[in-house]
Amino acid sequence: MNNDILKILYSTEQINQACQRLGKQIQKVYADKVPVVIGVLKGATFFMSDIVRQADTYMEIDFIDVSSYHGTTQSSGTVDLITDISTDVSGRDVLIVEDIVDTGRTLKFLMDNLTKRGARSIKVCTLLDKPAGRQVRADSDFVGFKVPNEFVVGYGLDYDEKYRNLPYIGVLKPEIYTNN
Ligand SMILES: O=P(O)(O)OC[C@H]1O[C@H](OP(=O)(O)OP(=O)(O)O)[C@H](O)[C@@H]1O
Ligand code: HPA
Ligand SMILES: [Mg+2]
Repeated sequence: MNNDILKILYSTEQINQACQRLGKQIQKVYADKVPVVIGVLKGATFFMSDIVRQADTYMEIDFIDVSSYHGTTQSSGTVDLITDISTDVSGRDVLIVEDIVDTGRTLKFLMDNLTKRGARSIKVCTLLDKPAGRQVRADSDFVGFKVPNEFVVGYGLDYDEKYRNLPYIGVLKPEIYTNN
């Protein structure tokens, strides 16, 4: 699997440092609240579990599974809700935890969906922000890294469901896409 990687963009150590920094920011912002922290499956799995443990503050956690890439490097343009949260977010402070904001469609879908359900406030924490990919407006409150306009994998992020278990974030060799 490691042989498929062209270059590493963010090492395990850089990711750990970003998680510490973001966790402390979240701790400060939510010091006097009990937010519902929602991890977006599957990509944000590892990031979610790492940052919540860096924030020494009360919170509830939940997960939502949405999907739009379906094994490719291009957004299908439609966000499918696969599995919903079980928490009632009406009147609650919500923090969405994403691995990446690219076209912005997934985040817009989630913001609209949670707003309709009556969340009191919604903030967004994303490990990666890819501004050059943006198709719809979608802003984040906490950002780990701004990434270049490349398709990235690892630390939760997949290509065709693989590479999520890489401990770093990198770019695949072009032949991996073209051979598939
Ligand atoms: O800003 P966007 O262009 O919408 O892209 C960002 C979303 O796309 C990916 O999810 P994907 O649909 O691949 O599901 P996954 O997390 O299960 O891989 C990624 O994990 C984000 O949730
Ligand atoms: O660059 C990316 N990598 C993996 N999944 C993604 N989903 C949106 N953008 C990306
Ligand atoms: Mg994906």
